[in-house]
Amino acid sequence: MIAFGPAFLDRFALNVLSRSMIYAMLAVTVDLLWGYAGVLTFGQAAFFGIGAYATAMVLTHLGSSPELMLLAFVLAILVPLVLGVVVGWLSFGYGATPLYATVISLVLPIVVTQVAFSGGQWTGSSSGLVGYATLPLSLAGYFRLTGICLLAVAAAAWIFVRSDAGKVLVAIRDNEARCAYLGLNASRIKIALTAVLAGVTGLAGFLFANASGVVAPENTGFVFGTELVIWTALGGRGTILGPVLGTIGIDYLSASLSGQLPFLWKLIVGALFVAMIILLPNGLAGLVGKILPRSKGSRGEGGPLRQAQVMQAPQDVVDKPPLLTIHDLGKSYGSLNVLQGINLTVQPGELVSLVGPNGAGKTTLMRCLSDGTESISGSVSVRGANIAGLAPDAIVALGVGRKFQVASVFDSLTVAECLRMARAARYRPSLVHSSQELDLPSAAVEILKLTALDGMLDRPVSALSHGLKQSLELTMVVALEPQLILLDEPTAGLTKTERMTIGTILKKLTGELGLAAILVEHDLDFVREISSRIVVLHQGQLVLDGTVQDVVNSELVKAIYSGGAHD
Ligand SMILES: Nc1ncnc2c1ncn2[C@@H]1O[C@H](COP(=O)(O)OP(=O)(O)OP(=O)(O)O)[C@@H](O)[C@H]1O
Repeated sequence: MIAFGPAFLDRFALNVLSRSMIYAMLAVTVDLLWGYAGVLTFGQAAFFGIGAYATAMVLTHLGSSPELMLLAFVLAILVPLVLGVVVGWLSFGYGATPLYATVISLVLPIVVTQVAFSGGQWTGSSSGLVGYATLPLSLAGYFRLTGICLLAVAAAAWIFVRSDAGKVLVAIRDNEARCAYLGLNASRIKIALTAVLAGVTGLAGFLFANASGVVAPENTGFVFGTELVIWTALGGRGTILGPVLGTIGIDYLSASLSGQLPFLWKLIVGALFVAMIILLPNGLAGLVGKILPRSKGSRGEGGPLRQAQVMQAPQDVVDKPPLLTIHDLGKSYGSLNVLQGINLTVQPGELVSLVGPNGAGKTTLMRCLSDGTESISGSVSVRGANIAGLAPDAIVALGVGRKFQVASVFDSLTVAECLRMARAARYRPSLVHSSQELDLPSAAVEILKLTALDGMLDRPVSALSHGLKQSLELTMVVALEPQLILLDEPTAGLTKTERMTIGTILKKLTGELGLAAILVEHDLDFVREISSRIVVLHQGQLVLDGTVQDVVNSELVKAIYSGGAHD
């Protein structure tokens, strides 16, 4: 089509399709951010406009020699890319909430449009810039150039989303908290993605400024940013083909109808939008997917399971600081003191159960041990390093793995892909290749075998039972090769057999492999069976720290559990 289109398409079609293909490049970037990484953005129009204005301003005010054309090309990519870093940092940097990104992406096109309006002769104000010399190409030449660029962008995006790094985006979309507790810095990844895609958008701006010969404030605006989101949604987000089909189809249809039916076209396009949303909720790509048979191996395959490393028991314990030291820890929410004066040390090989009635502060304590940004009094040290101020991913790097109460996995991925995610912080995922092998430490492989998950590596996680999801999350935590594992009610909702399996795994990890574990658990029979030590928390205070026998025979514990012990 790109090669032979100019032979049978008229001038109108060549013109409109060249523009549509440039817009389709933008829609692909919207889709990578929204469909894959879960970041809804209206801001791509702003980066596009900046790329187009940078080109038009160089060609208008400086000239159009080959060197200046090259300068325009470089600036069209570089300026949006640098702004992308700033926007990414504001959207996803420290302390940003999920709302920040969308609000900033709404404000950005409005600000850029106002700058274009108020730029006087530099930006051409409301008339924009026109009449500058462009690349010496015919209409057919521009059609081919934009087609090749769209193909290149779509192919690069397609390779990227199938690669290991592309799966990281899906993991972030599914469960950003789990990513952090697998040692991945989701903020940094999203900032990098925003910046690179801003650069790609700037490239589209360069093409547009040359192909159209005019750049105006509407090209940077919020309305255009919204149209890109709609085209992406109608095409089918979370696919690469969808946004390309949606954008080219709808933009071309709109251009044709606006000429032939000047008063009715908007109504017709609006009705089509509604019909497609009702009839094709997965967009045009969903329709294509239904018609074409799904190719085998389109999902990541489990591949051969390999035992990459053998987890070694930590040695030379004697001269080293304890694995975990909690000193006079306190935590309050407003006037509510949830934890007070907690002192605890944990050595390698210990399986410490943390018990106490509902609301005693057990989950809060686990959070304080795994997230150094929680405001606390006192201190928490892992292997002698104070964790104050460290985000969860940095604490994972110190050797702490955390399993949540409700299984925290990635529902859009397969079992194997989830496990690869647990290795992603250790081995940088490829931007191009999709691994077919699974390198796991021997302890993780053993859990897979014990739970029969080793036979389900290609299965989508969404199809797993509750118990298997719990086991998968535990395997992911063990795959981090931690020295200390924090487990919040790992047996909640499991059958007796599943509980026994988890108990066997925990005993092996601590007793044979020398890891330490802190386990929050309500099932006291389970606790009694597997613990090397039990710690009792009551009303935010540590009231007992002893052996299983000490706790079983304690009158205080009986009183606490019968509701009789109060301050
Ligand atoms: N973000 C928060 N803001 C205010 N109060 C909170 C917050 N998180 C926990 N709390 C309070 O802190 C206390 C301890 O809660 P926490 O969840 O740590 O208890 P728990 O021992 O884990 O209970 P359970 O066994 O029911 O899970 C409760 O009174 C709870 O309401």
